[in-house]
Amino acid sequence: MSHRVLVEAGPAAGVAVLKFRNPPVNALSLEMLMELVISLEKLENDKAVRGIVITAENPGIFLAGLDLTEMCGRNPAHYAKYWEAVQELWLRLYQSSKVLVAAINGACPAGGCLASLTCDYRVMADNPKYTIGLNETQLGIIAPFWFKDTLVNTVGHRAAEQALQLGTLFPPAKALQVGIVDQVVPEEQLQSAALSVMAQWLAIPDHARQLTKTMMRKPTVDQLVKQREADIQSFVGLISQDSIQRALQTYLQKLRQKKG
Ligand SMILES: CCC/C=C/C(=O)SCCNC(=O)CCNC(=O)[C@H](O)C(C)(C)COP(=O)([O-])OP(=O)([O-])OC[C@H]1O[C@@H](n2cnc3c(N)ncnc32)[C@H](O)[C@@H]1OP(=O)([O-])[O-]
Repeated sequence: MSHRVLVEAGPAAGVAVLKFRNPPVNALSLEMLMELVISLEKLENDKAVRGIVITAENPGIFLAGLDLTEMCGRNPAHYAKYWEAVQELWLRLYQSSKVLVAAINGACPAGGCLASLTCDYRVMADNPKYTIGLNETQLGIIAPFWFKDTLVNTVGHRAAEQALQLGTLFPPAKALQVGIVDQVVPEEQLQSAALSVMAQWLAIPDHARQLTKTMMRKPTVDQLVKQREADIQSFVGLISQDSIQRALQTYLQKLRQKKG
């Protein structure tokens, strides 16, 4: 039974809606990652489902990214297990045979942005409080190569390089201009816009669309598949460094103080 992920039948035939619900901020904890992988596996095996709209149950925060508490003050074995789960989620999402449409109804930093970038199409609510981007450098950490590749595949090399170096979090209009999202709509129209895009994508025969998706994405997927273990070791090495631990602690502290 999944607590952190809600899967509902969509209003249209063949469409499921997957909702994040991991309060307070929908951070990708290890449990959340595992529940997401299980939910996605079930959906992948369900022949009646052709498309999945991905969104947050409560507007405000789509996904706060990776759970910083999983990457702070733990041991290398924990970091390795956690990173393997992050890889697994990306592999499931990026290789999904279903049409994935992200309905971005809140903040979408780092790992949240990555999850949305695996979708075939992104619609974002036009709310200036919501931002999206791979902001890792702002935390003093580095987006791994497959995060980078996913962004490059979406916005091109130049825009990706600039966004990654600066760790930019784009508000909706800017995100649209850069191409990190495909459409920005008034907040109250987000779900209907996502469903309308889904209908367009589902008008294409599945087999032709799926083979095309695989053709476009396989080289990127293969890069990680052939070096998963090395990528885990590289993450564990990076995250275990004292300077990185200090940077993450300071960032978490800032988030906590902001509240008071
Ligand atoms: C190589 C590695 C690659 C890394 C990739 C990543 O994804 S790195 C991740 C990059 N992610 C980011 O940079 C996003 C960082 N987060 C934010 O910018 C904001 O929290 C927000 C805009 C998501 C929500 O704003 P808001 O004003 O609605 O909420 P609030 O700010 O008041 O937070 C409420 C509580 O949640 C806590 N908490 C928050 N995020 C995380 C987290 N990721 N994890 C754990 N905990 C988190 C926060 O500390 C606070 O805890 P407290 O005090 O109750 O014990």
